[in-house]
Amino acid sequence: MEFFNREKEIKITLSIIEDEPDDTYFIYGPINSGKTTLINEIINNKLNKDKYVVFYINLRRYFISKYDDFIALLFKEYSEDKKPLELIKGLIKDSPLIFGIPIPKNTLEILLSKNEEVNVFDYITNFLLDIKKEGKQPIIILDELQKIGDLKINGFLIYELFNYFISLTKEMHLSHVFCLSSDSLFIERVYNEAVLNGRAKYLLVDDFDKETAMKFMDFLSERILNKKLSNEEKELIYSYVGGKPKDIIYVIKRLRVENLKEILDYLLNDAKQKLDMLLEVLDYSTPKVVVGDKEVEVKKEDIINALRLFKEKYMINKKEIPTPVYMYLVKKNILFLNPVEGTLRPQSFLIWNGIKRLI
Ligand SMILES: Nc1ncnc2c1ncn2[C@@H]1O[C@H](COP(=O)(O)OP(=O)(O)OP(=O)(O)O)[C@@H](O)[C@H]1O
Repeated sequence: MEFFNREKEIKITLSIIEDEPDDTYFIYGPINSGKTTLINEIINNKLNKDKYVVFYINLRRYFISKYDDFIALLFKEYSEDKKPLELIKGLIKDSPLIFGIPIPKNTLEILLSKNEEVNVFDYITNFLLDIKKEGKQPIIILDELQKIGDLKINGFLIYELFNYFISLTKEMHLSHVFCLSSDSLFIERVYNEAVLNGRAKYLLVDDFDKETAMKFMDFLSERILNKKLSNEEKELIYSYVGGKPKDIIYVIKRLRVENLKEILDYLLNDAKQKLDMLLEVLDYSTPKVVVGDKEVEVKKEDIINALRLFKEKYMINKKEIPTPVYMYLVKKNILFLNPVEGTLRPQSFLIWNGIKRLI
């Protein structure tokens, strides 16, 4: 899919990258808003490849149950008889993007066998210093960082990692660090994390606003359908799916074979069914969520009352819903929590429409 817009987000991200590394950045937003797509566009088409080396580490596809699993994902072993820096020089000729930090075969095993994670991080730091000496700026991007949110090694691994990020950015100004996540409860935890106070910044990649969403529909319909949609059609699409790029793409692609009302009704029905199912299960079980160090039961009636608040409004202050209740709804991907603004809203217009019709 051809990339569309995001001019403001690109400008902000590039200005951060052009400055000396200072803060760790968390890129967050509702599900399927386009965070990964935006970062890929910046890496592939906006960065000066002679100036930067980007290490992209995507935790999405992996099962991570222990420290070693995570460390193994940070690195990529190679068997050539070369120094990591030499290897990198060959790899970044066409693109600044490297998947995983290169490490000679068996070296990782040795670093890990000593069981001191500081060695692993020392290796990375020295390697980044070498890259910097070559006149290039390293950038580390971690996608789906929440996957290690609950991993423990003498306390939570994530805090070890945050301390390392602070040393790379704020202290040594050695590498940019961007962490992407759709898990807004994780972002809330990070946001309240004392060690990151004043050392982390947050960039929201949101669904498109109405004006941009309508332009995106034009952009897609011209390319996919070879025609323009009428204003009424675009208004109708927006009223069902809002500005979520993924849903807009789905609708326009389906228009090749189906009529608009059928597509929108199908999507809305699907959202309603999922919500209905979630509520039905609550007749037979009472979910529990962990708030602080307490496990708290969440009652169906409180969940319904919380959802009712969205019948008239799209966005509310998070204080309007008790913490365990919103935590449950965020976990279930019904609500999106913006910890920076302190607001809650449905994860998508489709879910919002489902709530309005079902509750
Ligand atoms: N600016 C854009 N131009 C074109 N397509 C886009 C754009 N932004 C997002 N998309 C499309 O929307 C879909 C979802 O985007 P993406 O996977 O980047 O979202 P995400 O926010 O990273 O998702 P997740 O919530 O899973 O982390 C993708 O299929 C992508 O092609």
